[in-house]
Amino acid sequence: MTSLKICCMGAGYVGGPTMAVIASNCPDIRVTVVDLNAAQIAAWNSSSLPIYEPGLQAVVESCRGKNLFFSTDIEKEIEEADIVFISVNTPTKTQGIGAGRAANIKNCELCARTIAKVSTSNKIVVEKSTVPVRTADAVRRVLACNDKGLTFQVLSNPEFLAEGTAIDDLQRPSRVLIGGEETPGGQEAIQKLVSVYANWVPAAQIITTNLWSSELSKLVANAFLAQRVSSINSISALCESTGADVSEISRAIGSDPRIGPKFLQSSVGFGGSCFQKDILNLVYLCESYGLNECAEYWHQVIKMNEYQKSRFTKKMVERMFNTATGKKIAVLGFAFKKDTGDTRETASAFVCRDLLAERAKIHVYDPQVKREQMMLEFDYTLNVNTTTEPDLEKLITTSPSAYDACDGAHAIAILTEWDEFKTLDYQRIYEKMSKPAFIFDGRNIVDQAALRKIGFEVYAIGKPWPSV
Ligand SMILES: NC(=O)c1ccc[n+]([C@@H]2O[C@H](COP(=O)([O-])OP(=O)(O)OC[C@H]3O[C@@H](n4cnc5c(N)ncnc54)[C@H](O)[C@@H]3O)[C@@H](O)[C@H]2O)c1
Ligand SMILES: O=c1ccn([C@@H]2O[C@H](COP(=O)(O)OP(=O)(O)O[C@H]3O[C@H](CO)[C@@H](O)[C@H](O)[C@H]3O)[C@@H](O)[C@H]2O)c(=O)[nH]1
Repeated sequence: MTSLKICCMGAGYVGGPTMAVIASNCPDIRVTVVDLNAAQIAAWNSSSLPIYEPGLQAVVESCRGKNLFFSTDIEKEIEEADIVFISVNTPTKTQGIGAGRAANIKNCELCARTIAKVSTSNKIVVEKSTVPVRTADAVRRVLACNDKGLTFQVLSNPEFLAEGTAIDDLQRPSRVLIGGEETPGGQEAIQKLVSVYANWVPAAQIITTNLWSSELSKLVANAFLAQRVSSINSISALCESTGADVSEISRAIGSDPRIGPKFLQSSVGFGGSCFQKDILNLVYLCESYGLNECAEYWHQVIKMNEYQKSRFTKKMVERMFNTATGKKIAVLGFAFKKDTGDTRETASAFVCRDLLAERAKIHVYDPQVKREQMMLEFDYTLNVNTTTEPDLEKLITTSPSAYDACDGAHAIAILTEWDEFKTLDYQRIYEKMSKPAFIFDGRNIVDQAALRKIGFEVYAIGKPWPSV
Protein backbone atom coordinates (compact mmCIF):
# COMPACT_ATOMS: atom_id res chain seq x y z
CA MET A 1 0.00 0.00 0.00
CA THR A 2 1.51 3.33 -1.01
CA SER A 3 0.56 6.31 1.12
CA LEU A 4 2.11 9.23 -0.74
CA LYS A 5 2.90 9.88 -4.38
CA ILE A 6 5.76 12.08 -5.54
CA CYS A 7 6.37 13.23 -9.08
CA CYS A 8 9.63 14.93 -10.02
CA MET A 9 9.81 17.03 -13.19
CA GLY A 10 13.36 16.80 -14.55
CA ALA A 11 15.41 13.59 -14.69
CA GLY A 12 18.86 15.17 -14.70
CA TYR A 13 21.84 15.19 -12.33
CA VAL A 14 19.61 16.30 -9.46
CA GLY A 15 16.18 14.81 -10.20
CA GLY A 16 17.43 11.27 -10.88
CA PRO A 17 19.74 10.72 -7.88
CA THR A 18 17.55 12.71 -5.45
CA MET A 19 14.43 10.76 -6.25
CA ALA A 20 16.30 7.45 -6.22
CA VAL A 21 17.49 8.18 -2.68
CA ILE A 22 14.01 9.27 -1.55
CA ALA A 23 12.55 6.07 -3.02
CA SER A 24 15.18 3.87 -1.41
CA ASN A 25 14.61 5.41 2.03
CA CYS A 26 10.83 5.59 1.79
CA PRO A 27 9.51 2.25 0.50
CA ASP A 28 5.93 3.41 1.14
CA ILE A 29 6.22 6.40 -1.17
CA ARG A 30 5.73 5.96 -4.91
CA VAL A 31 8.24 8.16 -6.71
CA THR A 32 8.10 8.90 -10.43
CA VAL A 33 10.63 11.00 -12.31
CA VAL A 34 9.38 12.52 -15.55
CA ASP A 35 11.15 14.39 -18.32
CA LEU A 36 10.42 15.91 -21.73
CA ASN A 37 13.51 14.16 -23.04
CA ALA A 38 12.46 10.62 -23.96
CA ALA A 39 16.05 9.43 -24.50
CA GLN A 40 16.93 10.52 -20.97
CA ILE A 41 14.00 8.56 -19.52
CA ALA A 42 14.87 5.51 -21.65
CA ALA A 43 18.42 5.64 -20.27
CA TRP A 44 17.13 5.80 -16.68
CA ASN A 45 15.08 2.71 -17.45
CA SER A 46 18.10 0.87 -18.92
CA SER A 47 21.25 -0.71 -17.50
CA SER A 48 23.26 2.25 -18.81
CA LEU A 49 22.14 5.24 -16.73
CA PRO A 50 22.41 8.70 -18.34
CA ILE A 51 24.84 9.99 -15.69
CA TYR A 52 27.85 8.52 -13.93
CA GLU A 53 27.77 8.84 -10.18
CA PRO A 54 29.42 6.41 -7.75
CA GLY A 55 26.78 4.22 -6.02
CA LEU A 56 23.90 5.49 -8.18
CA GLN A 57 23.36 2.31 -10.20
CA ALA A 58 22.91 0.20 -7.05
CA VAL A 59 20.39 2.60 -5.50
CA VAL A 60 18.38 2.85 -8.73
CA GLU A 61 18.38 -0.91 -9.27
CA SER A 62 17.27 -1.54 -5.70
CA CYS A 63 13.98 0.32 -6.15
CA ARG A 64 13.32 0.81 -9.87
CA GLY A 65 10.06 -0.91 -10.83
CA LYS A 66 9.09 -1.21 -7.13
CA ASN A 67 8.49 2.34 -5.92
CA LEU A 68 10.74 4.25 -8.32
CA PHE A 69 9.65 4.89 -11.90
CA PHE A 70 10.90 6.94 -14.85
CA SER A 71 8.31 8.10 -17.33
CA THR A 72 7.52 10.50 -20.15
CA ASP A 73 3.85 10.54 -19.24
CA ILE A 74 4.24 13.88 -17.51
CA GLU A 75 0.59 14.89 -17.26
CA LYS A 76 -0.64 11.60 -15.79
CA GLU A 77 2.13 11.48 -13.19
CA ILE A 78 1.52 15.08 -12.11
CA GLU A 79 -2.19 14.49 -11.83
CA GLU A 80 -1.70 11.49 -9.57
CA ALA A 81 0.95 13.07 -7.33
CA ASP A 82 0.52 14.65 -3.90
CA ILE A 83 3.89 16.39 -4.10
CA VAL A 84 5.46 17.63 -7.36
CA PHE A 85 9.16 18.52 -7.39
CA ILE A 86 10.46 20.91 -10.04
CA SER A 87 14.04 19.87 -10.76
CA VAL A 88 14.63 21.32 -14.18
CA ASN A 89 17.65 23.19 -15.53
CA THR A 90 17.87 26.95 -14.84
CA PRO A 91 20.78 28.08 -17.02
CA THR A 92 22.19 31.57 -17.37
CA LYS A 93 20.19 33.61 -19.87
CA THR A 94 21.96 34.00 -23.19
CA GLN A 95 19.64 36.64 -24.67
CA GLY A 96 17.47 39.55 -23.64
CA ILE A 97 17.33 41.35 -20.32
CA GLY A 98 20.04 40.11 -17.97
CA ALA A 99 21.78 38.05 -20.69
CA GLY A 100 25.01 36.52 -19.40
CA ARG A 101 23.96 36.94 -15.75
CA ALA A 102 20.34 36.30 -14.88
CA ALA A 103 19.09 32.72 -14.48
CA ASN A 104 16.51 31.67 -17.02
CA ILE A 105 13.55 30.29 -15.11
CA LYS A 106 11.41 29.60 -18.16
CA ASN A 107 11.55 25.84 -17.50
CA CYS A 108 10.27 26.37 -13.95
CA GLU A 109 7.45 28.57 -15.19
CA LEU A 110 6.55 25.98 -17.83
CA CYS A 111 6.41 23.29 -15.14
CA ALA A 112 4.11 25.47 -13.03
CA ARG A 113 1.85 26.04 -16.04
CA THR A 114 1.70 22.31 -16.75
CA ILE A 115 0.91 21.55 -13.11
CA ALA A 116 -1.85 24.18 -13.08
CA LYS A 117 -3.31 22.80 -16.30
CA VAL A 118 -3.39 19.08 -15.55
CA SER A 119 -4.02 18.94 -11.79
CA THR A 120 -7.37 17.80 -10.50
CA SER A 121 -6.45 17.93 -6.79
CA ASN A 122 -4.56 20.22 -4.39
CA LYS A 123 -0.81 19.66 -4.33
CA ILE A 124 2.45 20.72 -2.78
CA VAL A 125 4.86 22.05 -5.40
CA VAL A 126 8.52 21.94 -4.41
CA GLU A 127 11.20 24.07 -6.06
CA LYS A 128 14.25 21.82 -6.15
CA SER A 129 15.92 23.77 -8.97
CA THR A 130 18.25 26.60 -8.02
CA VAL A 131 16.34 29.81 -8.68
CA PRO A 132 16.58 33.57 -8.13
CA VAL A 133 15.11 34.69 -4.81
CA ARG A 134 11.35 35.34 -5.09
CA THR A 135 10.81 32.78 -7.87
CA ALA A 136 8.31 31.01 -5.60
CA ASP A 137 6.14 34.07 -5.95
CA ALA A 138 6.04 33.64 -9.74
CA VAL A 139 5.38 29.90 -9.40
CA ARG A 140 2.60 30.55 -6.88
CA ARG A 141 0.91 33.13 -9.11
CA VAL A 142 1.02 30.87 -12.16
CA LEU A 143 -0.45 28.00 -10.13
CA ALA A 144 -3.16 30.26 -8.72
CA CYS A 145 -4.42 30.81 -12.27
CA ASN A 146 -5.79 27.27 -12.48
CA ASP A 147 -9.45 27.20 -13.47
CA LYS A 148 -10.50 24.45 -11.03
CA GLY A 149 -10.29 26.36 -7.76
CA LEU A 150 -7.37 24.22 -6.61
CA THR A 151 -4.93 25.26 -3.88
CA PHE A 152 -1.20 24.77 -4.24
CA GLN A 153 1.43 25.27 -1.58
CA VAL A 154 4.85 26.20 -2.93
CA LEU A 155 7.94 25.14 -1.00
CA SER A 156 11.60 25.84 -1.65
CA ASN A 157 13.85 22.84 -1.05
CA PRO A 158 17.20 23.59 -2.72
CA GLU A 159 19.64 20.77 -3.33
CA PHE A 160 23.18 20.87 -1.97
CA LEU A 161 24.59 17.64 -3.43
CA ALA A 162 27.94 17.83 -5.21
CA GLU A 163 28.56 15.72 -8.28
CA GLY A 164 30.85 12.76 -7.79
CA THR A 165 29.58 12.36 -4.21
CA ALA A 166 25.85 12.79 -4.90
CA ILE A 167 24.66 9.54 -3.36
CA ASP A 168 26.66 10.01 -0.21
CA ASP A 169 25.57 13.64 0.05
CA LEU A 170 21.93 12.63 -0.36
CA GLN A 171 22.12 9.73 2.07
CA ARG A 172 23.92 11.79 4.71
CA PRO A 173 23.14 15.43 3.95
CA SER A 174 24.79 18.11 6.11
CA ARG A 175 21.31 19.65 6.15
CA VAL A 176 18.01 19.66 4.32
CA LEU A 177 16.58 23.11 3.81
CA ILE A 178 12.85 23.67 3.43
CA GLY A 179 11.27 27.09 3.03
CA GLY A 180 7.56 27.76 2.97
CA GLU A 181 4.90 30.36 3.48
CA GLU A 182 4.44 31.67 7.01
CA THR A 183 0.77 30.68 7.03
CA PRO A 184 -0.95 27.60 8.55
CA GLY A 185 -1.18 26.07 5.06
CA GLY A 186 2.48 26.80 4.38
CA GLN A 187 3.57 25.35 7.72
CA GLU A 188 1.48 22.22 7.13
CA ALA A 189 3.12 21.75 3.73
CA ILE A 190 6.57 22.20 5.27
CA GLN A 191 5.77 19.50 7.84
CA LYS A 192 4.62 17.13 5.11
CA LEU A 193 7.94 17.45 3.30
CA VAL A 194 9.86 17.28 6.59
CA SER A 195 8.14 13.95 7.26
CA VAL A 196 9.48 12.58 3.95
CA TYR A 197 13.09 13.48 4.76
CA ALA A 198 12.67 12.41 8.40
CA ASN A 199 12.67 8.81 7.13
CA TRP A 200 16.46 9.02 7.02
CA VAL A 201 17.66 12.51 7.96
CA PRO A 202 17.99 13.39 11.69
CA ALA A 203 15.47 16.07 12.72
CA ALA A 204 18.21 18.46 13.83
CA GLN A 205 19.53 18.55 10.27
CA ILE A 206 16.24 19.60 8.72
CA ILE A 207 16.17 23.38 8.67
CA THR A 208 12.93 25.23 7.98
CA THR A 209 12.79 28.89 6.98
CA ASN A 210 10.67 31.33 5.06
CA LEU A 211 10.59 30.94 1.27
CA TRP A 212 12.98 33.75 0.45
CA SER A 213 15.67 32.71 2.93
CA SER A 214 15.61 29.22 1.51
CA GLU A 215 15.85 30.34 -2.13
CA LEU A 216 18.61 32.82 -1.36
CA SER A 217 20.59 30.44 0.90
CA LYS A 218 21.26 28.20 -2.08
CA LEU A 219 22.90 30.99 -4.08
CA VAL A 220 24.80 32.17 -1.02
CA ALA A 221 26.12 28.67 -0.21
CA ASN A 222 27.56 28.32 -3.71
CA ALA A 223 28.94 31.85 -3.66
CA PHE A 224 30.77 31.18 -0.38
CA LEU A 225 32.15 27.86 -1.62
CA ALA A 226 33.35 29.30 -4.92
CA GLN A 227 34.78 32.31 -3.11
CA ARG A 228 37.05 29.98 -1.11
CA VAL A 229 38.35 28.40 -4.32
CA SER A 230 38.96 31.78 -5.94
CA SER A 231 40.62 33.04 -2.76
CA ILE A 232 43.10 30.15 -2.59
CA ASN A 233 43.65 30.35 -6.35
CA SER A 234 44.57 34.01 -6.07
CA ILE A 235 47.12 33.01 -3.43
CA SER A 236 48.49 30.27 -5.72
CA ALA A 237 49.63 32.95 -8.16
CA LEU A 238 51.38 34.81 -5.35
CA CYS A 239 53.02 31.55 -4.21
CA GLU A 240 54.48 30.94 -7.67
CA SER A 241 56.05 34.39 -7.59
CA THR A 242 57.43 34.15 -4.07
CA GLY A 243 58.48 30.56 -3.42
CA ALA A 244 55.68 29.89 -0.92
CA ASP A 245 53.78 26.61 -1.40
CA VAL A 246 50.00 26.84 -1.67
CA SER A 247 49.41 23.37 -0.19
CA GLU A 248 51.40 24.34 2.89
CA ILE A 249 49.35 27.52 3.14
CA SER A 250 46.05 25.64 2.82
CA ARG A 251 47.15 23.36 5.63
CA ALA A 252 48.39 26.20 7.79
CA ILE A 253 45.28 28.34 7.48
CA GLY A 254 42.81 25.43 7.31
CA SER A 255 43.92 24.19 10.74
CA ASP A 256 42.23 27.23 12.23
CA PRO A 257 38.76 25.88 13.01
CA ARG A 258 37.30 29.25 12.10
CA ILE A 259 38.58 28.73 8.55
CA GLY A 260 38.44 24.91 8.29
CA PRO A 261 40.35 22.65 5.90
CA LYS A 262 37.79 22.01 3.16
CA PHE A 263 37.54 23.75 -0.21
CA LEU A 264 41.07 25.12 -0.05
CA GLN A 265 42.44 22.97 -2.86
CA SER A 266 44.06 25.24 -5.40
CA SER A 267 43.24 24.28 -8.97
CA VAL A 268 43.21 25.30 -12.60
CA GLY A 269 39.84 26.90 -11.83
CA PHE A 270 36.44 25.80 -10.68
CA GLY A 271 33.94 24.44 -13.19
CA GLY A 272 30.59 22.69 -13.06
CA SER A 273 27.09 23.70 -13.92
CA CYS A 274 26.47 25.61 -10.70
CA PHE A 275 29.15 27.90 -9.32
CA GLN A 276 29.45 30.34 -12.19
CA LYS A 277 25.74 30.31 -13.02
CA ASP A 278 24.66 30.82 -9.42
CA ILE A 279 27.15 33.58 -8.67
CA LEU A 280 26.18 35.42 -11.85
CA ASN A 281 22.59 35.05 -10.73
CA LEU A 282 23.52 36.56 -7.34
CA VAL A 283 25.40 39.39 -9.06
CA TYR A 284 22.37 40.10 -11.23
CA LEU A 285 20.05 40.09 -8.23
CA CYS A 286 22.29 42.56 -6.37
CA GLU A 287 22.36 44.81 -9.43
CA SER A 288 18.58 44.59 -9.80
CA TYR A 289 18.19 45.90 -6.26
CA GLY A 290 20.71 48.70 -6.94
CA LEU A 291 23.36 47.07 -4.73
CA ASN A 292 26.25 47.64 -7.10
CA GLU A 293 29.04 47.26 -4.53
CA CYS A 294 27.64 43.87 -3.49
CA ALA A 295 27.38 42.85 -7.15
CA GLU A 296 30.98 43.86 -7.84
CA TYR A 297 32.21 42.03 -4.74
CA TRP A 298 30.77 38.69 -5.89
CA HIS A 299 31.64 39.24 -9.52
CA GLN A 300 35.28 39.27 -8.50
CA VAL A 301 35.00 35.55 -7.63
CA ILE A 302 34.21 34.82 -11.29
CA LYS A 303 36.88 37.17 -12.60
CA MET A 304 39.52 35.46 -10.46
CA ASN A 305 38.41 32.10 -11.85
CA GLU A 306 38.76 33.37 -15.43
CA TYR A 307 42.24 34.63 -14.56
CA GLN A 308 43.24 31.27 -13.08
CA LYS A 309 42.15 29.33 -16.17
CA SER A 310 43.96 31.63 -18.62
CA ARG A 311 47.01 31.94 -16.38
CA PHE A 312 47.53 28.20 -16.52
CA THR A 313 47.69 27.98 -20.32
CA LYS A 314 49.86 31.07 -20.49
CA LYS A 315 52.39 29.47 -18.15
CA MET A 316 52.33 26.26 -20.18
CA VAL A 317 53.14 28.08 -23.39
CA GLU A 318 55.79 30.28 -21.78
CA ARG A 319 57.52 27.24 -20.33
CA MET A 320 57.48 25.40 -23.66
CA PHE A 321 59.75 28.06 -25.19
CA ASN A 322 56.81 30.38 -25.95
CA THR A 323 55.31 28.15 -28.58
CA ALA A 324 52.92 25.22 -28.56
CA THR A 325 52.38 25.24 -32.32
CA GLY A 326 52.37 21.71 -33.72
CA LYS A 327 53.28 20.23 -30.33
CA LYS A 328 51.44 17.21 -29.01
CA ILE A 329 49.92 18.03 -25.64
CA ALA A 330 48.39 15.24 -23.56
CA VAL A 331 45.41 16.54 -21.63
CA LEU A 332 44.58 14.23 -18.73
CA GLY A 333 41.03 14.85 -17.60
CA PHE A 334 38.14 16.72 -19.17
CA ALA A 335 35.39 16.41 -16.53
CA PHE A 336 35.04 19.42 -14.20
CA LYS A 337 36.06 17.26 -11.22
CA LYS A 338 36.80 13.59 -10.57
CA ASP A 339 34.14 10.88 -10.32
CA THR A 340 31.76 12.52 -12.75
CA GLY A 341 31.37 12.55 -16.51
CA ASP A 342 29.92 16.08 -16.36
CA THR A 343 31.83 18.61 -18.45
CA ARG A 344 29.70 21.71 -17.98
CA GLU A 345 31.95 24.79 -17.60
CA THR A 346 34.94 22.52 -17.08
CA ALA A 347 38.26 24.37 -16.79
CA SER A 348 39.76 21.72 -19.06
CA ALA A 349 37.72 22.99 -22.02
CA PHE A 350 39.02 26.54 -21.51
CA VAL A 351 42.62 25.33 -21.39
CA CYS A 352 42.06 23.24 -24.55
CA ARG A 353 40.52 26.24 -26.28
CA ASP A 354 43.55 28.38 -25.49
CA LEU A 355 45.93 25.62 -26.59
CA LEU A 356 43.96 25.28 -29.82
CA ALA A 357 44.48 28.98 -30.42
CA GLU A 358 48.21 28.24 -30.22
CA ARG A 359 47.70 25.47 -32.83
CA ALA A 360 48.76 22.69 -30.44
CA LYS A 361 47.73 19.10 -31.17
CA ILE A 362 45.64 18.07 -28.20
CA HIS A 363 45.18 14.44 -27.14
CA VAL A 364 42.59 14.21 -24.39
CA TYR A 365 41.96 11.27 -22.11
CA ASP A 366 39.16 11.18 -19.55
CA PRO A 367 37.83 7.93 -18.10
CA GLN A 368 34.20 9.13 -18.19
CA VAL A 369 33.89 11.65 -21.01
CA LYS A 370 33.18 10.62 -24.58
CA ARG A 371 34.42 12.59 -27.60
CA GLU A 372 30.89 13.57 -28.57
CA GLN A 373 30.40 15.16 -25.14
CA MET A 374 33.71 17.04 -25.37
CA MET A 375 32.80 18.48 -28.75
CA LEU A 376 29.40 19.54 -27.43
CA GLU A 377 31.07 21.31 -24.54
CA PHE A 378 33.39 23.24 -26.88
CA ASP A 379 30.48 24.18 -29.08
CA TYR A 380 28.01 25.00 -26.32
CA THR A 381 30.21 26.87 -23.84
CA LEU A 382 33.01 28.22 -25.95
CA ASN A 383 31.53 28.50 -29.42
CA VAL A 384 34.45 26.46 -30.77
CA ASN A 385 33.15 24.26 -33.58
CA THR A 386 34.09 23.33 -37.12
CA THR A 387 32.74 26.65 -38.37
CA THR A 388 34.85 28.79 -36.03
CA GLU A 389 37.76 26.32 -36.09
CA PRO A 390 37.82 24.29 -39.34
CA ASP A 391 40.73 22.13 -38.10
CA LEU A 392 39.01 21.22 -34.84
CA GLU A 393 38.60 17.53 -35.69
CA LYS A 394 42.27 17.29 -36.63
CA LEU A 395 43.60 19.25 -33.67
CA ILE A 396 41.67 17.34 -30.99
CA THR A 397 42.17 13.61 -30.60
CA THR A 398 40.43 11.60 -27.91
CA SER A 399 42.70 8.88 -26.55
CA PRO A 400 41.62 5.52 -25.13
CA SER A 401 44.08 5.70 -22.23
CA ALA A 402 46.42 8.10 -20.46
CA TYR A 403 49.37 6.18 -21.92
CA ASP A 404 48.08 6.65 -25.48
CA ALA A 405 47.54 10.34 -24.88
CA CYS A 406 51.08 10.79 -23.53
CA ASP A 407 52.86 8.70 -26.18
CA GLY A 408 55.23 11.04 -28.04
CA ALA A 409 53.81 14.14 -26.30
CA HIS A 410 55.84 17.26 -25.56
CA ALA A 411 53.81 18.01 -22.46
CA ILE A 412 51.17 16.62 -20.13
CA ALA A 413 48.50 18.84 -18.60
CA ILE A 414 46.62 17.28 -15.67
CA LEU A 415 43.30 19.07 -15.55
CA THR A 416 41.00 16.74 -13.59
CA GLU A 417 42.08 15.08 -10.35
CA TRP A 418 41.10 11.49 -11.29
CA ASP A 419 42.78 9.08 -8.85
CA GLU A 420 44.25 7.02 -11.69
CA PHE A 421 46.48 9.95 -12.71
CA LYS A 422 48.25 9.74 -9.35
CA THR A 423 49.51 6.21 -9.94
CA LEU A 424 50.41 6.18 -13.64
CA ASP A 425 53.78 4.66 -14.53
CA TYR A 426 55.42 8.03 -15.16
CA GLN A 427 58.81 6.40 -15.86
CA ARG A 428 57.24 4.51 -18.78
CA ILE A 429 55.47 7.68 -19.92
CA TYR A 430 58.66 9.74 -19.72
CA GLU A 431 60.58 7.32 -21.91
CA LYS A 432 58.08 7.75 -24.75
CA MET A 433 57.79 11.55 -24.58
CA SER A 434 59.65 14.25 -26.53
CA LYS A 435 62.37 15.89 -24.45
CA PRO A 436 62.41 18.06 -22.47
CA ALA A 437 59.25 16.41 -21.15
CA PHE A 438 56.91 18.80 -19.32
CA ILE A 439 54.18 18.09 -16.79
CA PHE A 440 51.77 20.86 -15.89
CA ASP A 441 49.76 19.76 -12.88
CA GLY A 442 46.59 21.83 -12.62
CA ARG A 443 45.35 19.85 -9.63
CA ASN A 444 48.46 19.33 -7.51
CA ILE A 445 48.11 15.56 -7.49
CA VAL A 446 51.49 14.28 -8.66
CA ASP A 447 54.64 13.74 -6.62
CA GLN A 448 56.71 16.51 -8.09
CA ALA A 449 60.01 15.45 -6.52
CA ALA A 450 59.66 11.91 -7.88
CA LEU A 451 58.81 13.21 -11.35
CA ARG A 452 61.75 15.62 -11.36
CA LYS A 453 63.96 12.67 -10.42
CA ILE A 454 62.71 10.82 -13.51
CA GLY A 455 63.66 13.84 -15.60
CA PHE A 456 60.38 15.75 -16.07
CA GLU A 457 60.15 19.52 -15.94
CA VAL A 458 57.27 19.95 -13.51
CA TYR A 459 54.99 22.94 -13.02
CA ALA A 460 52.25 22.63 -10.42
CA ILE A 461 49.72 25.27 -9.44
CA GLY A 462 50.89 27.40 -6.53
CA LYS A 463 54.16 25.54 -6.05
CA PRO A 464 57.61 27.06 -6.06
CA TRP A 465 58.32 27.53 -9.73
CA PRO A 466 61.98 26.90 -10.55
CA SER A 467 63.32 29.62 -12.81
CA VAL A 468 64.84 28.61 -16.12
N1 LIG B 1 24.01 19.41 -11.06
C1 LIG B 1 24.15 19.62 -9.78
O1 LIG B 1 25.09 19.14 -9.16
C2 LIG B 1 23.16 20.47 -9.03
C3 LIG B 1 23.20 20.46 -7.62
C4 LIG B 1 22.27 21.24 -6.93
C5 LIG B 1 21.32 22.00 -7.61
N2 LIG B 1 21.31 21.98 -8.97
C6 LIG B 1 20.24 22.73 -9.64
O2 LIG B 1 19.20 21.81 -9.94
C7 LIG B 1 18.56 22.14 -11.19
C8 LIG B 1 18.68 20.97 -12.14
O3 LIG B 1 20.04 20.74 -12.41
P1 LIG B 1 20.53 19.43 -13.18
O4 LIG B 1 22.03 19.45 -13.13
O5 LIG B 1 19.79 18.24 -12.69
O6 LIG B 1 20.05 19.77 -14.67
P2 LIG B 1 20.00 18.77 -15.91
O7 LIG B 1 20.16 19.60 -17.12
O8 LIG B 1 20.92 17.62 -15.67
O9 LIG B 1 18.52 18.18 -15.87
C9 LIG B 1 17.37 18.94 -16.04
C10 LIG B 1 16.33 18.08 -16.75
O10 LIG B 1 15.10 18.79 -16.75
C11 LIG B 1 14.42 18.45 -17.96
N3 LIG B 1 13.35 19.43 -18.21
C12 LIG B 1 13.47 20.73 -18.59
N4 LIG B 1 12.26 21.30 -18.68
C13 LIG B 1 11.34 20.34 -18.36
C14 LIG B 1 9.94 20.33 -18.26
N5 LIG B 1 9.21 21.42 -18.52
N6 LIG B 1 9.33 19.18 -17.90
C15 LIG B 1 10.05 18.07 -17.64
N7 LIG B 1 11.39 18.02 -17.71
C16 LIG B 1 12.03 19.15 -18.06
C17 LIG B 1 15.51 18.43 -19.00
O11 LIG B 1 15.12 17.70 -20.14
C18 LIG B 1 16.66 17.77 -18.21
O12 LIG B 1 16.70 16.37 -18.41
C19 LIG B 1 19.27 23.42 -11.67
O13 LIG B 1 18.52 24.51 -11.23
C20 LIG B 1 20.62 23.37 -10.96
O14 LIG B 1 21.17 24.64 -10.77
C21 LIG B 1 22.19 21.23 -9.69
O1 LIG C 1 39.00 23.02 -2.97
C1 LIG C 1 38.41 22.97 -4.05
C2 LIG C 1 37.07 22.48 -4.19
C3 LIG C 1 36.49 22.49 -5.44
N1 LIG C 1 37.18 22.91 -6.53
C4 LIG C 1 36.54 22.91 -7.85
O2 LIG C 1 35.29 23.55 -7.76
C5 LIG C 1 34.36 22.99 -8.68
C6 LIG C 1 33.06 22.59 -8.00
O3 LIG C 1 33.30 21.51 -7.15
P1 LIG C 1 32.20 20.92 -6.16
O4 LIG C 1 31.60 22.01 -5.39
O5 LIG C 1 32.82 19.82 -5.41
O6 LIG C 1 31.16 20.26 -7.19
P2 LIG C 1 29.69 20.68 -7.68
O7 LIG C 1 29.04 19.43 -8.12
O8 LIG C 1 29.80 21.81 -8.63
O9 LIG C 1 28.93 21.14 -6.35
C7 LIG C 1 28.69 22.50 -6.03
O10 LIG C 1 27.56 22.98 -6.73
C8 LIG C 1 26.35 22.23 -6.47
C9 LIG C 1 25.29 22.78 -7.39
O11 LIG C 1 24.67 23.90 -6.90
C10 LIG C 1 26.00 22.35 -4.99
O12 LIG C 1 24.81 21.63 -4.73
C11 LIG C 1 27.16 21.81 -4.17
O13 LIG C 1 26.87 21.95 -2.78
C12 LIG C 1 28.43 22.58 -4.52
O14 LIG C 1 29.55 22.02 -3.83
C13 LIG C 1 35.08 21.82 -9.33
O15 LIG C 1 35.60 22.20 -10.58
C14 LIG C 1 36.20 21.52 -8.35
O16 LIG C 1 37.32 20.90 -8.98
C15 LIG C 1 38.47 23.38 -6.42
O17 LIG C 1 39.10 23.77 -7.40
N2 LIG C 1 39.05 23.39 -5.17
